[in-house]
Amino acid sequence: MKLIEHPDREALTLAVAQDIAESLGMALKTRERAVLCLPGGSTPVPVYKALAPAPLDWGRVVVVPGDERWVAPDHNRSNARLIRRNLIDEGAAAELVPLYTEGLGPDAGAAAASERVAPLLPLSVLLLGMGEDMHTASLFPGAAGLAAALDPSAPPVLAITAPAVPEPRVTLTLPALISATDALLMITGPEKRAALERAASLPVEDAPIRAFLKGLRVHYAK
Ligand SMILES: O=C1O[C@H](COP(=O)(O)O)[C@@H](O)[C@H](O)[C@H]1O
Repeated sequence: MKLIEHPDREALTLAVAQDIAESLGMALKTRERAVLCLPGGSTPVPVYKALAPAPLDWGRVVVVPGDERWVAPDHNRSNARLIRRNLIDEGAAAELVPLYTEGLGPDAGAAAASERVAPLLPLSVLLLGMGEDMHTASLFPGAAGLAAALDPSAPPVLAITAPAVPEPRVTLTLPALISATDALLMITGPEKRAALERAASLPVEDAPIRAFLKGLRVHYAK
């Protein structure tokens, strides 16, 4: 893992947007379409707005959320909605492949999402977020379904139920996420930085971010 510390959150935002744009540009040189996997949550929102005007052939980019809360696409906790509003509606004319399917529950919905995500693999560029509990995507420590999602033979998407989160989730699984040609993590605040340092010495079941540390570029600002 390579930690890149930025002087403030504005510098972090610009650096992460530039890093993703460069990585996508490289991917578009060798693939007909590049697949960009993005987190939800609050941390990446300014990055999506900064990335939207990047001069990329967005029509050849497919965006997929790394995880989803099992809520309707217009719900304010929907990760797809967050990505659509802050990246695609801001000018990045990429195709968004959602993980949520109307009318299905999380288990059947994860199976349906797996069929949509499988043809997109390997991912070209993966941006990860992380919680202070060391979860990434919706790979939460202590979650029902975590062992299955960490299994190397897992399907691309599985349902997961974590204690202390308000709704069921679906998540890209470890094999789908680590298929990425290029991966970066963005974190803010000393609590997340300390959690990331702790993760390196914990079992992956207690600190799922640990599964991604090898070769990861970590962008950080206080
Ligand atoms: O619940 C989630 O949390 C993580 C971290 O979110 P943040 O608000 O602390 O930035 C996020 O990466 C994940 O996609 C999201 O569903």
